[in-house]
Amino acid sequence: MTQSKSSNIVWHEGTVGRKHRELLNQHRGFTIWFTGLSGSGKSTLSVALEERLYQMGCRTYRLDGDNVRTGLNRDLAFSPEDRIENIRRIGEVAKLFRDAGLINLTAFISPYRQDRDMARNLSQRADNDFLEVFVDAPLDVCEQRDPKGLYKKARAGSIPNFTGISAPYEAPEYPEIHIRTDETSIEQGVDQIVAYLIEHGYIEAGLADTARAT
Ligand SMILES: Nc1ncnc2c1ncn2[C@@H]1O[C@H](COP(=O)(O)OS(=O)(=O)O)[C@@H](OP(=O)(O)O)[C@H]1O
Ligand SMILES: Nc1ncnc2c1ncn2[C@@H]1O[C@H](COP(=O)(O)OP(=O)(O)O)[C@@H](O)[C@H]1O
Repeated sequence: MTQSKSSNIVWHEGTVGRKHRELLNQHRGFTIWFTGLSGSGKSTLSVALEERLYQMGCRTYRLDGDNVRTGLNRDLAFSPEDRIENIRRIGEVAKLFRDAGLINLTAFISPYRQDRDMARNLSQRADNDFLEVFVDAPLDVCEQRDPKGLYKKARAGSIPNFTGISAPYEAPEYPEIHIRTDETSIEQGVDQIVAYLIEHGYIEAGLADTARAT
C-alpha cells in the first residue's frame, strides 16, 4: 500500500462516530463492491439494487467507473498503474462512505485481485463491511451486448489496454456473491443480493416488506 508522504499526522477523533451515524440511519454502513468485465452488468445491477434499497428506506451512495473518471479520477487512464491508483482512491472513498454509515455501491471493473483485496482490507470490522459481488458473464456475451460499442473499437485496435481483449481481468476467487448475468434477469440478480443482505444481517427483513407495500 502507498504510504502517506506527509509526516507528523495525528488522527483526530470526533464525538459523533460511525456507530452514531449507523444508529441514525437505522442500518449498518457497508460497501457492495461490484466487479466484472465491461458489459457484464455492474452499472445496471448497482442502479437497480440502489433503487430497491432506496425503496426499503436505506441510505445509499453509488460510485460508477465512468462517472468517477470524469471528476475525482479524471487524471487517470487505463494503464496498469492508473487502474491501481483508480481503485486505491475508490477504496478510500468507499471507506469514508462506510464511516458515514451509508450503504455504498461501487461499480468498477477493478481487474486486479490484489487491488480489490486492498480496498477490502482498508477497514477490518469483525462484522465484514465489504461485500464483493462478482458480476459474471462470458466475454463473448459481454462483447455481444457491447452497450457502449467499446468492444468493437477495441477489436478494431482503436482502444488499447481494453479489459478482456488486450488487458487482463482476474476473476474473484471467493466473492461473497456471484451473479451470472447471462443466466439470470436483472430482477433476479437484485433479489439474490437482497436475500444475501437479509440472511447475513446487513439489513432487516422488515425493510423488504415495507418496499413491497409501497
Ligand atoms: N481500456 C479500457 N478498458 C476497460 N474499460 C474502458 C477502457 N477504456 C474506456 N473504458 C471505459 O471505462 C470504464 C471502466 O472504468 P473503471 O474505472 O471501472 O476501470 S478500472 O476499474 O480502472 O479497470 C468502462 O466502463 P464499464 O463498461 O461500465 O465497465 C468503459 O466504459
Ligand atoms: N441479468 C442482467 N444483469 C445486468 N445486466 C444485464 C442482464 N441481462 C442483460 N443485461 C444487459 O447487459 C448490459 C450491461 O451493461 P452495463 O450495466 O453498462 O455493464 P457494465 O457496467 O458492467 O459495463 C445492459 O445493457 C443490461 O441491460
